[in-house]
Amino acid sequence: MSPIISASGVGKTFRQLKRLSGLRGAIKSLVSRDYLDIRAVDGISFSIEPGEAVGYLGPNGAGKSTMIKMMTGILTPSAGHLSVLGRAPHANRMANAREIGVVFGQRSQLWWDLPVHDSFALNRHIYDIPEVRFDDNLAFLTRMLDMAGFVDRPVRQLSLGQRMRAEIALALLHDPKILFLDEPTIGLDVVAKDVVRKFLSEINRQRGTTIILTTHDLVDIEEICPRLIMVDDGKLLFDGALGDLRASLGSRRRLTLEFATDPGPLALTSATLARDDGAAKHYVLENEATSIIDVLNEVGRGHGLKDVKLEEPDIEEVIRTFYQNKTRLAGVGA
Ligand SMILES: Nc1ncnc2c1ncn2[C@@H]1O[C@H](COP(=O)(O)OP(=O)(O)OP(=O)(O)O)[C@@H](O)[C@H]1O
Repeated sequence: MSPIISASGVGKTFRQLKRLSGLRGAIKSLVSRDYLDIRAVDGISFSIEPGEAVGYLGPNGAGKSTMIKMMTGILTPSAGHLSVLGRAPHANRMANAREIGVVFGQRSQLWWDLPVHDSFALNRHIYDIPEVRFDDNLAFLTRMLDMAGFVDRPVRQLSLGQRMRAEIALALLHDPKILFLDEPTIGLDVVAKDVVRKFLSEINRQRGTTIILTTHDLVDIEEICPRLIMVDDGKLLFDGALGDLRASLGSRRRLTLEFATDPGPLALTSATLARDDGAAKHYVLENEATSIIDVLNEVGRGHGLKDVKLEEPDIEEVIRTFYQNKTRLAGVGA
């Protein structure tokens, strides 16, 4: 199968006029213009297969939105080669738009003063969606996103959670092959986030829609995207599964052993004691290869072991460690 998106050495540099301060500076700027080059995206390469769900993650200003804007054809790359559904998106904006859906968490694509349904009907004409397909899709999306109670209400009266559900429905009415979402869960409460995440997973699984999603919320990645692309300063830092990221950092699983009564100090070679609460002892498994059987063999019988709890590090901890390691390495190299 050929990739649905491929990026090879893609870059985007924004050129900004340097403004000098004061009257002298203003006069100087009139005669000589100094520019500042901002490399928002810097030599990014990846390839995405049809049906994948990929999380695009990075700190503020890392270049996530710029990359999404290039893939949707809004911005033209300044370097490299970018192909979406077999074409250069910026040079084929109309053809590209027919086959992709876009949701920007911070910018509405619905008509503010009109009932939600009118925006849907308008998209039917813009995308020339056959009536039967439109009706089927609308019924499916209304049911899946629980929109029946608000499709007749003006957008300005909706809660953020309702509006986001309508935005996602709007982007999917024409059956796009790829759905791009830029921070789709920003500002939503826990319940609304859950609805959006479950729906996106479902649409990816059921309809095979390829999903590319930028987010600051790591739970979005955990629940929707088996694959993770991490960027910083416009550069690609990691591309792979969350599990591989965990493994590459050393998973540092946490193990709690609960005893009937405090067995006293219990140092082990297979695990590092992190906290001793008497009858409950908390260890860290530094080594990926250590199995819980190794630890239990070392503890042995006779201590009255009651319960064992093993926890994987959560995604926030994994990503934090990743960026901390990167900062440390950058510090060493400086
Ligand atoms: N139109 C523009 N003109 C000049 N600089 C820009 C423009 N758009 C983005 N930038 C700069 O490019 C860099 C990357 O911005 P981008 O919005 O892609 O980052 P981001 O990862 O989406 O950040 P955030 O998480 O804060 O939304 C930033 O330094 C930003 O200031």
